[in-house]
Amino acid sequence: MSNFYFGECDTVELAKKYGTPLYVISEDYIKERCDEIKHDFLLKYKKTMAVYASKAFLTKEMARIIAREGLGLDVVSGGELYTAVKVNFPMDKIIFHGNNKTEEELELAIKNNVGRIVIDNLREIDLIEKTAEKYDKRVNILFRISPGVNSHTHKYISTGQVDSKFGIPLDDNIIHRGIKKVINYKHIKLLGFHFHIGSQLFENDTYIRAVRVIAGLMKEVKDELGFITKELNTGGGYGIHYAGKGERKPLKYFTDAIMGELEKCCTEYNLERPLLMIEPGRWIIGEGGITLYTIGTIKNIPGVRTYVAVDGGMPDNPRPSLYSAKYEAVVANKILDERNEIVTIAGKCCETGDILIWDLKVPKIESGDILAIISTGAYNYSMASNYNRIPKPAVVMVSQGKDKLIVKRESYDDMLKNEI
Ligand SMILES: Cc1ncc(COP(=O)(O)O)c(C=O)c1O
Ligand SMILES: N[C@@H](CCCC[NH3+])C(=O)O
Repeated sequence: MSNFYFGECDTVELAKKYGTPLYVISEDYIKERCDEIKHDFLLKYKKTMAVYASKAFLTKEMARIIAREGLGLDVVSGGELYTAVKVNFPMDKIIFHGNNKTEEELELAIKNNVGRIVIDNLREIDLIEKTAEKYDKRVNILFRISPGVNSHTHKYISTGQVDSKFGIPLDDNIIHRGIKKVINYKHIKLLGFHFHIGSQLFENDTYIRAVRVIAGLMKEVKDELGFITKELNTGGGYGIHYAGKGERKPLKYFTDAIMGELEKCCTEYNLERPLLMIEPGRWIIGEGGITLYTIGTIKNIPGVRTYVAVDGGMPDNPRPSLYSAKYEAVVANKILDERNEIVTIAGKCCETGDILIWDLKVPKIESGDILAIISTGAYNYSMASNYNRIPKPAVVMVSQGKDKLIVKRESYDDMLKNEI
């Protein structure tokens, strides 16, 4: 009998030691991705910056790793920012996003000297100026532009199209008005533009089109307003492998194409190439995480289907029910057994749609077996809920055969702690 190893750790032993469901994250995997970013982007090209989109997976330990690796952090809420503050993350490397930042969040960002705030709509400009004046600071900002390009992904995670809640529309009147406004403000410094076209993307063509659109804007605002773009942030979105087709591509497949197009456009339009920023999330962490479950009830409906229920489900991984996301899994304690049965992995929620995997090939399965779902590093822990009052699982970090608990399992009392 052989078990499934992850981060050189026996996952069946991890399940015994920490209980299930359990998120397991490989520190070595995260470091490999960060090394690739350093080698193929930051060191390869001058005037570049890379930040990790912390919405994919954020804990204090994750923020410490990203800081040690020298990357910046994209935060999108007061809570993500607060996590970074608590571990003394270098504030100049923080990019603060959000399509509806509250005054309280902006105040937290400005007081803590975040490196850049990405303005999603013109309403934020006055709020930032007012708060920055109060604290006597000058705040660097970028305008998030929705470049009007459609990406090939699920419609819920596509963001660059015209009809989107994110970003300032590509409309001369609105953008010019915004630039003229900030140019006269004492406490704001506009550095350039940002776009993010969507998530789980496998082709670089949409990035290339978006770069060309924004380069056109850079030329226009230089010619008409004298505004020189110093920075361009092209967002994240690089896809990873879950199940079936769709392999994670090397970073340079995206970044070489983005840089190539940017340099080409800058030469064509006689512009100095701005600093180029990227902000991947899923690509850094997604394949670096798995979730371990214990198999409980097995319900066979003869001639129809076999439902195999695990001790978690949509509260720890909402992606299958939200986006019809597909996952691969293995029975961790039977990794070498032949897979000649087909079952459906169900969660334990009171919800028909709580299915984690339809039609998974497995070996002969029994209650008590350990199931490992693969590629759950991104948007699982960070999107987890307490639906049905199910406590959130613990998170364990593994590296070279060693494991350490980085988030304790929630208790029932933890869920009640704010209740009167
Ligand atoms: C502004 C912004 N940057 C970066 C990301 C990271 O996306 P991903 O995890 O797909 O790389 C997102 C999420 O889609 C985003 O909204
Ligand atoms: N939460 C999404 C990605 C959204 C990215 C943030 N704009 C997912 O699980 O795929």
